[in-house]
Amino acid sequence: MSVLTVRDLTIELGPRGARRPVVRDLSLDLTAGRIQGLAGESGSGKTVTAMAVLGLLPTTARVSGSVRLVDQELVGLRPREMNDVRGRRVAMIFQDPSSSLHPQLTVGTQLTDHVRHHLGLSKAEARRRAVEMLTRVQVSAPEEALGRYPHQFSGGQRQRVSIAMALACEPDVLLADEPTTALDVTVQAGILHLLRDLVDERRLAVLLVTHDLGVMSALADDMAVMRDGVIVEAGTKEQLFTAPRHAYTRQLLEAMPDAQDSLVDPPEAS
Ligand SMILES: Nc1ncnc2c1ncn2[C@@H]1O[C@H](COP(=O)(O)OP(=O)(O)OP(=O)(O)O)[C@@H](O)[C@H]1O
Repeated sequence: MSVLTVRDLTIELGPRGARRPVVRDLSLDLTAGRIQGLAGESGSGKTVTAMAVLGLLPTTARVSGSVRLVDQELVGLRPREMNDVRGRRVAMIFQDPSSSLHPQLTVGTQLTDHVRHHLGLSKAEARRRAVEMLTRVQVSAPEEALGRYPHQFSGGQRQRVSIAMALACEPDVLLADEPTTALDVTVQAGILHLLRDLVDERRLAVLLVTHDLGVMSALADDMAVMRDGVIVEAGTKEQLFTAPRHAYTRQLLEAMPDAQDSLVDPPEAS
């Protein structure tokens, strides 16, 4: 069953009077326990699509079409209502974990504030939940990690913290925008394995935005290819990798470096 249903999403951006469409008539279904990849070259509209789902586009953006989270329409929600959805029912991890972590607050403060705000937990319950999440994402010494600041973690460990933060309120949907692009290859492999395990265990419906077909091959179940704001081809990952129908998909696959095969290597806690 589709958890997040996107239909005919069109997004226009730019200053008033000079807006231009950057995403056109996009339709997607995110299903529990499955990872929907969104591939395409830089500027094709992948990030803007994810931002529209989260209601994080600039106020000048014009959005039409429908983004339905189970029974709730997200397009047109008031900022306050969208705040309730974001972080609780729909969470996001970014290429740079610093985007979702405050540099001047300890990880413990951020995690406990987050779950207290969305779930109304007591201080002690929130702390327990924070330790449980850090343990689950394999952050070393989770109790001590609570007292540390984001910059005191390695890149891989920091991404694990931001995954803990994203999943702490048990969202239905996870949007992952280039979640491993900033990390070196061995660290990437560990994060990709962790994400796969979490998706299976929590039945998350995931949108994975990446230009990296090595990451796509390692993680996605389904795949859509975007070009100039339009999905040109969609299907299962196997269909697109083994029998691409569109010339642009073939072109992307031909440009894929073999070195990325190493991403399917066994994980390392990083
Ligand atoms: N705030 C904005 N105002 C105007 N145009 C924007 C804005 N943000 C993005 N765009 C434009 O929207 C288009 C799609 O950008 P988007 O960031 O979604 O691409 P992408 O496929 O995610 O690329 P990348 O992999 O480089 O992030 C681009 O042409 C970009 O210049």
